[in-house]
Amino acid sequence: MGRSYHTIDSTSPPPPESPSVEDRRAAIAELGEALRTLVEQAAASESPADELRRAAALVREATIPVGKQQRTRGQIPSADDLLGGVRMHNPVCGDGSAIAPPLRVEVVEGKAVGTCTLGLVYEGPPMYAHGGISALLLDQILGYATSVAGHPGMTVRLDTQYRAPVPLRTPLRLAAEVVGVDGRKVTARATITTESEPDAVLVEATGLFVALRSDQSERLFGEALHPDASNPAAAHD
Ligand SMILES: CCCCCCCCCCCCCC(=O)SCCNC(=O)CCNC(=O)[C@H](O)C(C)(C)COP(=O)(O)OP(=O)(O)OC[C@H]1O[C@@H](n2cnc3c(N)ncnc32)[C@H](O)[C@@H]1OP(=O)(O)O
Repeated sequence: MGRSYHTIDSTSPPPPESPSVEDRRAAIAELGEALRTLVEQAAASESPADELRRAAALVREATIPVGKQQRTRGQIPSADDLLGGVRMHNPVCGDGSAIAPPLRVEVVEGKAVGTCTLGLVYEGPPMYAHGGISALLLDQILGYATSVAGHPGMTVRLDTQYRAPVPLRTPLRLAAEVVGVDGRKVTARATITTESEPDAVLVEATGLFVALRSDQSERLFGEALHPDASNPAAAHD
């Protein structure tokens, strides 16, 4: 299997990892691929009820080995590398995510450029993507563009214009770039088109991102960033 983890810049090779981390990532990606096939085929399934019940029993059985060791909300996945940009379960790009298309992102001349194909599982209006899914993809690629421009932050505002419906099972292209920096506030713009008609914008968005002050970062993420610190909340899911 090729390496296609969610990296900050797919043109630069990721740092070497221990064989066990690499093996777990490969296994997580394999499970993610199987789950994505399952949810897409379930969304498209016209199988009779007895077949669907048989599938439900098999899925319940499959949950047992996956559930044996679970992390809590305050624990970063052991297979992730936050600084290296590896987020195996990111719901947009993560190879391990059942709900990620997944979106593949690379940096081209300072712009974040993403590609994906949305299956029937993302259907809103018949044959087209749910509007919230378009916003999800746009938020991710906007965040990516701000990060690669050296201004990572959190989304505080996302303005989305839906110009035409986004077709399912059709290769899509997303592009995003930073258009303004004002202290801790960063503005970026992004579009979704089909790959075959890159000039016909289907959805566009402007995102406002705010770089966190250290106290904000500590308040929001301290529990996950300092796992050894004494913090009773860390025991909670
Ligand atoms: C390293 C590897 C990376 C790999 C790639 C990663 C890609 C990842 C991509 C992931 C992508 C997914 C990304 C996600 O999903 S991020 C998840 C979704 N976003 C959130 O959950 C954020 C929720 N918001 C907050 O927690 C607070 O607002 C924060 C803490 C961010 C700021 O705190 P606070 O709100 O108290 O603000 P401030 O006092 O610091 O002030 C800051 C400035 O900002 C201005 N302001 C604030 N809000 C707004 C607003 N709505 N419209 C206009 N302006 C606004 C404000 O007036 C001030 O301006 P000024 O008075 O200074 O002029």
